[in-house]
Amino acid sequence: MEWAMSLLLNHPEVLNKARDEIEQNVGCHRLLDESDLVKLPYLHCIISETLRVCPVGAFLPPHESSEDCTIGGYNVPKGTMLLVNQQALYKDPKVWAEPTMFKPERFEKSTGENDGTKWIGFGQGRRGCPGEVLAYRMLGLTLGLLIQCFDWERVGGEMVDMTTGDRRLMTKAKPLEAMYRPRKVLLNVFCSFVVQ
Ligand code: HEM
Repeated sequence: MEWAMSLLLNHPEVLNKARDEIEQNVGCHRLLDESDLVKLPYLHCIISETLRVCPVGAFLPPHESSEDCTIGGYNVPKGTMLLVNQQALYKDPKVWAEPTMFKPERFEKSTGENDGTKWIGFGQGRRGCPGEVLAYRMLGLTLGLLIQCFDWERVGGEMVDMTTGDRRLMTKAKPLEAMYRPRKVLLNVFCSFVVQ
């Protein structure tokens, strides 16, 4: 969440696009809920792109080969510990165009560059993350509500510092500080409670 919020503060054009999507599909007279998330594909793209630019860990958890195999031309004997460096994959310009840029559009289904093989934020296959759907829901709901209900501003107008603190867990070196001003939708929702 902290990385997503930081990236959005540094890219107001992405934040505005996400807000437009919410306003068109949810409006400003009620709060968005879980059932709205299917109508918010751009918000979904923002989460994927955040996990590409700032993955929760540089490496996926280790796996062990259950039989002799060949990977990328290397012979891998049974019982070898295998580590996937997802961060290296996401920073490779041969794999992603302009890899350091934050561009959620990469994940758009029709035009995006993600072909389903080069983004592994939740792992893949039988040992892939079983919490993926829940994670997208919780992040989508929380981020979506913050976008819908508040105007966001950087403190002092300076760019948010994106330096990584702990390089294994990919925490932020400097915790995020930002300003959030309630939007009209919150007033509309509170008024509807009073009227009821
Ligand atoms: C943004 C949130 C999350 C991310 C980025 C994430 C990422 C991952 C990754 C990369 C793996 C390893 C996959 C592999 O070894 O190939 C994993 C495994 C796992 N995750 Fe998540 N995860 C997230 C949220 C969750 C949630 C919400 C739950 C449960 C409610 C969960 C439960 C698990 C479990 C149980 C495994 C082990 C699966 C196995 O070894 O078979 N994760 N996750």
